[in-house]
Amino acid sequence: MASRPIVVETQQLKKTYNLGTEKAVEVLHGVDMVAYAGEFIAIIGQSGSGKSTLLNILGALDQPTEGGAWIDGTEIGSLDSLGLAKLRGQKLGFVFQFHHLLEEFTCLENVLMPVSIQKGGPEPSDTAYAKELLDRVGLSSQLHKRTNQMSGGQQQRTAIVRALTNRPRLVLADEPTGNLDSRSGAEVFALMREIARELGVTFLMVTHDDRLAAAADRILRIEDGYLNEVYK
Ligand SMILES: Nc1ncnc2c1ncn2[C@@H]1O[C@H](COP(=O)(O)OP(=O)(O)OP(=O)(O)O)[C@@H](O)[C@H]1O
Repeated sequence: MASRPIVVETQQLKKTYNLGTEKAVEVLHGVDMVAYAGEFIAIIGQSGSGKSTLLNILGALDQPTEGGAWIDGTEIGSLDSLGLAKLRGQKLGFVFQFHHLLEEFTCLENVLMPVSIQKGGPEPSDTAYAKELLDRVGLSSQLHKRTNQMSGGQQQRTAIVRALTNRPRLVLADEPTGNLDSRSGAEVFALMREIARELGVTFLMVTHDDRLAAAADRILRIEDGYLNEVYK
């Protein structure tokens, strides 16, 4: 794995939330991690341990209080809000527990939404790539269906393709199967796992599901503000 490019790196990453004038709570005490291209990593930890806090920083949605975080060589702390938005648009994809698809748009339109917003409209190559990915996840017959007419698993597969259409280096997935029954959840997970490998995209997936975590390449557990590798 060490010969593959590094996509995510953090060094002594700390995050403190200020709760008023005197109270401050340090949630991340000094997280050191590295993730390589194409790795599928599960992040586990108890509720309130800081999983979303870490994902928000790596997703360029929040800044660390101390320490550094690099995405594909770019240090998040060095970017202003425009730079953060650019990083999100060019290098990152997001999948959430709830798909957040727009019901009045079709599957294909939803998938093209992020690149459309970024570029003021999709280019033919974006549409072609989106169709290729939708075919890959078994949705080629659903392109023109409105997303409220799709099953939960189909909606989440649409959301996964939406996260990949800008050809990101890193996909951050926060409980991506949490809203699905166990069969659909397992299918969606298997697809993400395969796609990570095929496209060389790194996935960081927060999950409370031990079975899914066990099927990842690596498991990292946040405990007491630190991130530790769990050896399987
Ligand atoms: N914006 C904020 N302001 C103040 N405290 C916050 C903020 N966001 C999170 N926290 C606190 O930081 C801690 C970690 O929260 P976080 O959401 O990262 O945990 P989590 O591991 O993702 O939890 P869960 O599994 O329940 O989603 C919690 O104690 C939470 O209350």
